[in-house]
Amino acid sequence: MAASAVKVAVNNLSFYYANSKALKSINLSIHEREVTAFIGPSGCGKSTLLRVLNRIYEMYPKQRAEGEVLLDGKNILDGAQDINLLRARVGMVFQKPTPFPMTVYDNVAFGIRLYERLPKSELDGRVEHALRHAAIWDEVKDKLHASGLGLSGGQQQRLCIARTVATKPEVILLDEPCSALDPISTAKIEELIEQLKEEYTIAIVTHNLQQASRVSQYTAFMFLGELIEFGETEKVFTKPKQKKTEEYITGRFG
Ligand SMILES: Nc1ncnc2c1ncn2[C@@H]1O[C@H](COP(=O)(O)OP(=O)(O)OP(=O)(O)O)[C@@H](O)[C@H]1O
Repeated sequence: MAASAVKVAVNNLSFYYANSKALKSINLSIHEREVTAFIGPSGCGKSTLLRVLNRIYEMYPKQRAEGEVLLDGKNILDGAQDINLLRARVGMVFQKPTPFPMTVYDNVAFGIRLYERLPKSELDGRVEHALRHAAIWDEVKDKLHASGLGLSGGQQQRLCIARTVATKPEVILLDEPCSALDPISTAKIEELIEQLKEEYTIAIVTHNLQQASRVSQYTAFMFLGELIEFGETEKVFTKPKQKKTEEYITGRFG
């Protein structure tokens, strides 16, 4: 596999919840327009790592990161980083679908309106484009002005993905996006991830090892706050270098 450019470089990253160290000197690269999966047993730090990549942890007290996270070569942990700009460049979709209590249309338009002032016709076009991108347009085109909360769980999650892509991010963080979904909705999201990777750099946390092997090109295996193994997904799953990785992917613990 020809290696693509590095979009995000994580260097010596440690993370603390008050005095408790949840990430221990992590080093890895997230490649541009590829999918990187984060796997490992519960509590190993997968979500924590993802939450550093758009500094969402800063919304909570007593949480802090040390080290470097370079986005296109610039350290986003630097105090000079504009947080709104960072969150526009690095979008996030959470485990439970979180549509806003507003119409389908406004859910998608909301983010766009925060960053840009567009005439109505252009905004309509952007909303449609985002919904098409999230593979949900056909299901909602006749109910754009109904509440987003009236959609099924799988539709709500794709609406959240539409909301994220609407602001044209460069990186999309997906934190267990399918864990609340049935197998059909899960398959749709996996197909969608495959399409989104043509344009975006994607990092996904998943408990589902088959999902990681299906959707990702790179896999990071974490254990107790450490990165145990990182590499091309095919290699990590078929010829892991570390014994711990092998034990985990063969289901011996976790
Ligand atoms: N808000 C918090 N305050 C204190 N400790 C936390 C907090 N959130 C997570 N932790 C701790 O940090 C460590 C890493 O948690 P994290 O949620 O990143 O793991 P995870 O691998 O994503 O787990 P899961 O797969 O269960 O979601 C765990 O020991 C957890 O208890």
